Amino acid sequence: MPSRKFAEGEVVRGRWPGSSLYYEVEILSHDNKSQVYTVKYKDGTELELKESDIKPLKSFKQRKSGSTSSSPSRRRSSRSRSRSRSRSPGRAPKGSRRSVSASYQADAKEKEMRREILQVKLTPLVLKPFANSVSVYNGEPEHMEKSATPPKNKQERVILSTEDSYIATQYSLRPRREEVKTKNIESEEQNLVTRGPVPLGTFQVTTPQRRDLEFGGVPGALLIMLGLPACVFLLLLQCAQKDPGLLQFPPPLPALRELWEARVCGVYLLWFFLQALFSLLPVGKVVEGTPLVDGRRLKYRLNGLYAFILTSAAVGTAVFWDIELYYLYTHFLQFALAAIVFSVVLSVYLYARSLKVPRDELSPASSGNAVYDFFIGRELNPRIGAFDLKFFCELRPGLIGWVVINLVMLLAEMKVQERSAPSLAMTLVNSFQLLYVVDALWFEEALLTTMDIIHDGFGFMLAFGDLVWVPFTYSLQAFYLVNHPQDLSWPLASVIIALKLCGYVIFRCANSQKNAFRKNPTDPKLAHLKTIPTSTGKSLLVSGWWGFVRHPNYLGDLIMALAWSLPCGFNHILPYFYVIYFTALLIHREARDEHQCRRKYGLAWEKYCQRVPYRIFPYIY
Ligand SMILES: NC(=O)C1=CN([C@@H]2O[C@H](COP(=O)(O)OP(=O)(O)OC[C@H]3O[C@@H](n4cnc5c(N)ncnc54)[C@H](OP(=O)(O)O)[C@@H]3O)[C@@H](O)[C@H]2O)C=CC1
Ligand SMILES: CC(C)CCC[C@@H](C)[C@H]1CC=C2C3=C(CC[C@@]21C)[C@@]1(C)CC[C@H](O)C(C)(C)[C@@H]1CC3
Repeated sequence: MPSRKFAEGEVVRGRWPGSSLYYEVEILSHDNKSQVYTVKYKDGTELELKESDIKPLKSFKQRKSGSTSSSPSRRRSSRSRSRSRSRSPGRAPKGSRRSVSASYQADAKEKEMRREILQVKLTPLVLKPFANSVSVYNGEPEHMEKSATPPKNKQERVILSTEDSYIATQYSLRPRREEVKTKNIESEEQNLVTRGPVPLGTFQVTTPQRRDLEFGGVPGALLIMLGLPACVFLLLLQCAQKDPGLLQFPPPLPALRELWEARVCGVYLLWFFLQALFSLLPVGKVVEGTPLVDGRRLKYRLNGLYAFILTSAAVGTAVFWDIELYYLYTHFLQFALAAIVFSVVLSVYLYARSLKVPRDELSPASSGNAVYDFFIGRELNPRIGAFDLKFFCELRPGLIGWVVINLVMLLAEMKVQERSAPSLAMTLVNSFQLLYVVDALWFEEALLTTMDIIHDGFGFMLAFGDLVWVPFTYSLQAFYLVNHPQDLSWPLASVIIALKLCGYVIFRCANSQKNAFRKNPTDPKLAHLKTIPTSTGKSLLVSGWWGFVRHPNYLGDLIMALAWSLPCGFNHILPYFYVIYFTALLIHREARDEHQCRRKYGLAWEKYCQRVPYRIFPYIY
């Protein structure tokens, strides 16, 4: 077993990536396999360093000045406060006498140090307009609140103008990844990626694999994985009951041989691969995702709306040719089982292939624990050639499948209740959810900046969520209405429509405002908005929708969720399952995002939280 030099909790000095500067750090953990230490700088920045980049405290002479920098970020902010006072460790104490050659050497050394400081200082700039996936230092913001203006502050711009051509290609701070595997990267499918600045330095910085696990850690992940399929069956069985009250026991689950039907599996596979085929069609624009930690940007083809139109044409043709879509309703449980099995098989495949990918390509959410990683996903962007599995699954088979299921429920309602037209309640549920899905496909590009794409890997959570949870539980209201007719009056329907529109306006405006701001912070249309600068170069909106609550888009989404349930009346709680689950999901998601933003933006985030104290519900939460 390889020996380790430093113990957990030990305070040592760690080299700052790309420089020869050492800062006081605490050893958090050591990974035997990769032989790297996870260390924490005094400002909270966590990095992984090789043993050769760590020195015991005693190997450094203690300076008398007391100006020990705790981390480059600290030093950076202190430098911006008092630029005349160098805090570089190599600087001779004030007033010390120097010989000419000593002075020359000291000057040369200082120059070198200053160059390194600039490199470190400028590092975040290399990735900054889109540093979503990069955990840059989280120190104090260097400038004051202002209206939306370009992200670079003056100081940074001045330095860039003199040194940019040199510095911008010298280092990119890659605090979450292993050694740059330049060769690996170059041999990868060149046509699928574009490169950001390619780092020349080969310093070893790795992504700390998470120790503070989300979702209740390993036991939580296990419980969710076992509980979710059971929950889906429970909901569907209950919903099919005449009286789906909470106090009613659901009917027993049919025997496995009744649930497992080869024909259903065939239809499911056909559906999945048809959607995959649609997504590969060379139509729709190709855009770049946010930069990965090595500066590369993956390319994505946006043709979700085309896929939706083609699917609608296929479903229309099926209806025209009297193909029994009702089969989906009568075999709903069987389809759910087929989707569950498929998502499990997919998760196993995803986990197995992730064992072969370089560490560079693992998700920042992965932990090194097999069970947890199977759940959260180990690989960040699993691809087969140009086909991005996560991006595809997130929007296509499940989301479009949800609309098809809703339509089938509408047809089933007419058949079961012998109606010549669908009920008002069913029409509302179908239209509301159709609008939601079309919106998601219309703004497909926005998916590229979500936590699912940037942070979470592709594992059981998203495979199951996308392929089972979304189509089979989000369609619960329509499923419920098939056997539980509601007489919805027009005045009540109007109130519900108004509520839906209100939620949609909040959801869409908030998302569009943030997306437009992230795309172009100098957009004149956003010039009236107030922002807080952050030390990553990105700013945070503090007025407009994002000054109202910290997650206005979640608020809009929840209002819409309520509007989807109300047409089902108040007899049972089951149609409200989505609102209840979704509230819990978004509260948890908000906490996860908050955690990530606090790490990313540090004090600037604190300031934002002070300015905008409510998270989702104004004056409540
Ligand atoms: N129907 C469903 O089942 C689900 C729907 N959703 C919906 O998906 C959409 C996307 O949600 P989600 O991915 O969670 O995240 P958000 O779209 O809310 O994005 C959060 C990110 O926005 C940036 N940000 C936060 N505050 C500000 C600010 N004040 N100014 C500028 N940027 C800010 C930060 O990233 P950075 O600074 O790095 O840009 C933060 O990480 C939402 O509308 C949500 O309702 C989500 C989950 C499930
Ligand atoms: C139950 C599990 C533990 C959690 C599963 C969560 C998933 C169902 C959701 C995670 C994020 C999602 C998003 C959408 C659907 C639900 C999942 C997959 C989304 C595609 C819905 C449409 C929106 O407009 C969106 C912004 C594109 C959504 C992105 C996130």
